[in-house]
Amino acid sequence: TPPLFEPFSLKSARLRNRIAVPPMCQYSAVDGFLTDWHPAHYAGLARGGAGLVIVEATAVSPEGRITPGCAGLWDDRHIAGMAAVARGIRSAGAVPGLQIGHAGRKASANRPWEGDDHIPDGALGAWETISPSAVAFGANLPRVPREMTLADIARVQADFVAAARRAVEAGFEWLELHFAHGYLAQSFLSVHANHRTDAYGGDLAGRSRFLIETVRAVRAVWPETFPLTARLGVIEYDGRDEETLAEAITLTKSLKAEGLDMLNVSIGFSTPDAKIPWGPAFLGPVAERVRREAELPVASAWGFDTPELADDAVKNGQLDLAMVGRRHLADPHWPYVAAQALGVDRPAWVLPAPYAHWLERYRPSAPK
Ligand SMILES: Cc1cc2c(cc1C)N(C[C@H](O)[C@H](O)[C@H](O)COP(=O)(O)O)c1[nH]c(=O)[nH]c(=O)c1N2
Ligand SMILES: NC(=O)C1=CN(Cc2ccccc2)CCC1
Repeated sequence: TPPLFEPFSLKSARLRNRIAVPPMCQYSAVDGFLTDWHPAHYAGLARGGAGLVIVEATAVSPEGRITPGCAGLWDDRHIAGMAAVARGIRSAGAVPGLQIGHAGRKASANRPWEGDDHIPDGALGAWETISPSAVAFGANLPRVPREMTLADIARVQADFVAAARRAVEAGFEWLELHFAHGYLAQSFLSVHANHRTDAYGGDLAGRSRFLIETVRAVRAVWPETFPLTARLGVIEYDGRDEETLAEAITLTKSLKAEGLDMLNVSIGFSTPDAKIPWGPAFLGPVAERVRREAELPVASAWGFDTPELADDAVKNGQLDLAMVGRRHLADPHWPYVAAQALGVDRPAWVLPAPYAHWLERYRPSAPK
C-alpha cells in the first residue's frame, strides 16, 4: 500500500488514509450561520475518500470573521448547522474536523472575488478590527486596527474556549486552532504585527503568550481523546526565515507541552513584502524540520497536489498528513484519482459503495 493510503491514528481519531482536506473558506455564511451550500460542499468532499475533512476557518466572534460571509461559532444557534456538516462528513467515513480562529487586522474584508480588500472604514458592513498593536497589514488591507487591551485579550481567549465547547456539541472529533496566515494569533507571534511592550509582546515568550494560553484554555474543554491541533505560520519568507523557524519550533515544543497533538505547518502571511517561493510541495523540507525537531506529528499543504508529491512527502518522512486543498475543489473525488495513480488495490473502494460497485464492475469503455 502506498504510504499516502496507510491509515493514521492520533489519540482516538482513526483516519482511513493520510489525505486531509484543509480548511478552505467558502464565504457563503450569513451572520456566521451556514447555508445549504455547506452541507453539500463538505459531504461531497468527504465522499471523495479523504481521511480527514477540516471545515473552514470559523470565527470565534463576529469581529473575528475575515469577511461577512465567514462561518461563526460564537452563538449557540450556530451549532445546528455545524452539526449537520459534521454528521455529513462522519457518515461518509471521514473524520470531521473544524478550524476556529480570529482574523485580527485582516478582518472586515470583502470576499476574494469581490475585491479581497478591507471594506472601507465607516462603510456599511464594515466593523472595527483589533490586533496586538495598532499596525496595519498594508497593501490590500490598509486599515489600522485598534490595539487590544488586556481585557480584549482575555475576552478573545474566552471566545476560543466557548467556540471549542460548541464544536464538541456539534459533533466534531478534531479541532484546529487557526494560528497562521497573518490572522490574530499569528499577529501576536509576528514582530511585523506585535509591537507590544507588555507581557504579550517583546521577546519570544511575550509574543508566544497568547498562543500558549489559548491552547492551554482550549485543551481544558476539548475532550482529551480528540486531537487538538494548530495551524501555525512557521516561516514568512521575509528575509528572516532562520530566526522565524527557530522561534516557531521553540513555540511548537511549548504548545506540545500544553497538550497539542499535531502541528499543521503553514506560512505566516504577516507582511505583504514576503517573497514566497511558490512551487510544488515547497513546504516539505520546512515541515520535515518541524516534525523532527519538535518531535510532533505534522501536516502541511501548498502544492502537495499530485498523487506522487503527496505520497512522497509521507514516504520520506516530511509529513504525517498531506493536505490537498484546491485540487479537491476541482475534484472532490481526488483520493480516488490518487488511488488509481498510485496503484492501490481496487481503487474504486476509496469511494462509498453506491459509487464504488459500479465504477469497479461495469466500465462501458472496457469489454465485459
Ligand atoms: C478558497 C480558499 C480558502 C482558504 C484557503 C485556500 C483557498 C484556496 N486556505 C489555505 C488552504 O487550506 C491551503 O493551505 C492552500 O489552498 C494550499 O493548499 P493547496 O495548494 O491548495 O493544496 C485556508 N487556510 C486555512 O487555514 N483556513 C481557511 O479557512 C482557508 N481558506
Ligand atoms: N482563512 C484563511 O486562512 C485563508 C487563507 N488563504 C490562503 C491563501 C493565501 C494565498 C494564496 C492562496 C491561499 C486564502 C483565503 C483564506
